[in-house]
Amino acid sequence: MLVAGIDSSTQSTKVVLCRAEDGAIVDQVSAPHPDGTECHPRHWSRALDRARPLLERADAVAVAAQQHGMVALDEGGEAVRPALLWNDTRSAPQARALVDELGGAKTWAERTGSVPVASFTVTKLRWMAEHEPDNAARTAAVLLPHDWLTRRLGAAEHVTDRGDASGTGYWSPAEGRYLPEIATAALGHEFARPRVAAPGETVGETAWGARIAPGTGDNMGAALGLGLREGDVVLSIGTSGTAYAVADRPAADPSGLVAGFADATGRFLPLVCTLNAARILTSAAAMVGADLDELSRLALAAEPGAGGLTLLPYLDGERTPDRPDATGVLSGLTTSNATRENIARAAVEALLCSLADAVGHLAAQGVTPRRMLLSGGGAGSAAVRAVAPAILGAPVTVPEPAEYVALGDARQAAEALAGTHERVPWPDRPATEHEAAPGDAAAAEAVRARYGALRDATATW
Ligand SMILES: Nc1ncnc2c1ncn2[C@@H]1O[C@H](COP(=O)(O)OP(=O)(O)O)[C@@H](O)[C@H]1O
Ligand SMILES: O=C(CO)[C@@H](O)[C@H](O)COP(=O)(O)O
Repeated sequence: MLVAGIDSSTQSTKVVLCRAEDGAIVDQVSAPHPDGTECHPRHWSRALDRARPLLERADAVAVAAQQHGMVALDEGGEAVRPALLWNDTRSAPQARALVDELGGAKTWAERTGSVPVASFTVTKLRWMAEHEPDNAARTAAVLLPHDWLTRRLGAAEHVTDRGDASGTGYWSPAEGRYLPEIATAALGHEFARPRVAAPGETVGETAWGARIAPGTGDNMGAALGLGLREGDVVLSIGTSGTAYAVADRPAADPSGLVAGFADATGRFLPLVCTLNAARILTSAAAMVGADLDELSRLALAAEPGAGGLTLLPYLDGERTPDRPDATGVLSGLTTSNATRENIARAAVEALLCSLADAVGHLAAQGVTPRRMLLSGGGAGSAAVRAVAPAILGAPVTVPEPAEYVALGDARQAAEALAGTHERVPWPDRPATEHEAAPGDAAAAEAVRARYGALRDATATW
């Protein structure tokens, strides 16, 4: 029997086909999405259609997708506008207003698990109500990207799961239910929300007769694919940078730095998310006229500390810390350190310092890593893998390159096929261990100190 997992992420759709009994990968395909922070859902459907020949070989399927995207539908089920994505910061003023309206950050954290910033669906609804009242008035239902694709595959109704629902800003992870008064207040009128399926449910059947599992948000999918255990903290370097762990209890961080998401299994997934991660490297590569492999080689040719260069990598605004209007800052530039090697090194160090901050925010909420796992496209960078242990101050485990979000959903599909919500016993994938070279710790401490000083000095910019 074969199962397929789909990852409809920010930049592309990736599909893996696996053996149901052990998760061995049989085939995989991918198709790109258009660039930008809004996207008509038809582009995700088209990317998925390109994987149809592979999908039709599967006996069960499940979709994971980028979290939070607002897919607003009219009475006929058509999108009223392109989906506003998690990395679109236009609703930052609405986020602040909503936080005040509901009684402040602590109340939001207690009720929804998170303090909403512009990424959260609820803030996008309010933005649409204020700026596009006609679209808001026509909105009869609101889905997330994975819900839209699950329905397109053949789900019997609009359905989501607790992991993705927890990123809307109108679902309570602690109580496991929608908060309709928050949803309605954001949009200005009542609208339909997808049913939250239970882990292990079958939610429909595809046109070729495959079972459809509930799917989830992409980070929750990766948690399944990586087979996270107690004490594991994942650092994912995709379009977003994320740091997360599975937990038995819901988080409620009033500082808003940690989002208190649910996972796809009935547990919880405290998570820190940045807006800037893999694209720090692509932007630096463009700056120095290199491809990503050359950028990595240049970064490793430079000394730790990049000759005194520090990059604050908030290139597209930032979510953690909440600085939606921020831009990047390159500091410490002199005639002697302005080399391609140092710029490449500063970019790698900046990405890792931002993730080190994320690990610190998790630790402040009681999530102490016993093991750190590096995943996502950016983990493909040799420089990132080599520099990470020193900047993060601990050894780093890098699972073999694979599409872990899609694998997690393939695993969900295998569970639907087996008719269970227990984890199917797929073996762990091989991983490599990376440690800091002797003597790198002091240099890394200086890098983190310079980064922290620049981050704090620019807090009011
Ligand atoms: N070898 C590499 N070095 C650095 N970055 C890489 C490498 N391979 C892929 N990437 C980057 O990873 C990103 C895609 O990762 P992915 O986790 O699929 O992102 P997303 O889930 O946001 O679509 C792209 O920005 C790509 O440039
Ligand atoms: O907003 C979040 C998490 O809260 C992001 O992690 C999105 O889920 C997008 O993920 P990638 O496409 O970067 O993997």
